Amino acid sequence: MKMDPQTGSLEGIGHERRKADMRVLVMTAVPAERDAVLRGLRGDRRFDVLAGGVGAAAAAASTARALAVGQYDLVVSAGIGGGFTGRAEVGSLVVANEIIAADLGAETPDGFLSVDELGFGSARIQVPAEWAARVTEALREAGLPVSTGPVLTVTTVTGTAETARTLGVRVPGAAAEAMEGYGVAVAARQCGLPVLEVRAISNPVGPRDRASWRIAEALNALEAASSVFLEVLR
Ligand SMILES: O=C(O)c1cccc(C(=O)CC[C@H]2O[C@@H](n3cnc4c(=O)[nH]cnc43)[C@H](O)[C@@H]2O)c1
Repeated sequence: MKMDPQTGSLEGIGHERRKADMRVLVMTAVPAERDAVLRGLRGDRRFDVLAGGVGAAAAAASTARALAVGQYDLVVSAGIGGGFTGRAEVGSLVVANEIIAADLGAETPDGFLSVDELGFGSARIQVPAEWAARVTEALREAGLPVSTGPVLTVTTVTGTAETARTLGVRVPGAAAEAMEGYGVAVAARQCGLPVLEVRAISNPVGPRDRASWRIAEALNALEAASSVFLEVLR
C-alpha cells in the first residue's frame, strides 16, 4: 500500500483494501513495554512489535534493521514517558503531533542552538496530522485520557525542575518526553514511511523521584491504547 509519508494521506485507497494490507511496525524500548503492546494487540498479525533498546541510537538502529527485512506502511514509537505538568498527567496518554530531539544541538553562552539553527538538518519530525488526529480521537472515544502535542526525545531523563522549565521554554507546548521517538522517526523517514509516537505517562517531567514512577499504571494505559490501534490503524 502507498501512503504519503508527510501527510499520511490514504486518499484513493479503498477501505477494504486498507484493512487487508496495512502493516504496522511498533517499536518500544524495553520488553515490558513490548509485552504491554502485544497484550493490547491480541495477536493481530498486521502488527510487529519489537523492543529496540533504550535511547535514540538503539531505537534508530533497531528500527532500520526491522524496516530492512519487513514490509511496513506505518511505524509507531510506543512506550512509557514523562509528562509535562499541566499538559499530560500520570496515567494519561500522549499522541505526538511532532517528534523533537530536544537536546540535539549546541550549548552557547547565549543559550541552546538546535541543529536546525546550526544548519545541520532538523531535530523535528512531523507526524502526519491526519494520523495524529485519528488516533487521538479514537483513544478519547474509548474513554482514555489523551492529549496531543510535541513529544521530546532526550538523551538524559529530566531530573530537575530547572531542566523541565528549560525544555518547556525551548519547545512551547511540549507534552511529554521519552528517549526513543526521534530515532524511530529518523529511520522511518529514511524509508519514506509515516511515523506516530504514543506515550503512556508514568511520571511527571521534573525533580527525579524514581520510586514514585507509576510504571504498572502506565503499562496498563499502553495496553489499552494498543487495543485501540486495532481499530484505528487500518
Ligand atoms: O522497571 C520497570 O519495570 C520498567 C518497565 C517498563 C519500562 C521501564 C523503563 O524505565 C523504560 C525506560 C523508558 O521510559 C521512557 N521514559 C519514561 N519516563 C521518562 C522520562 O521522564 N523521561 C525520559 N524518558 C522516560 C524512556 O523512553 C525510556 O526508554 C521500566
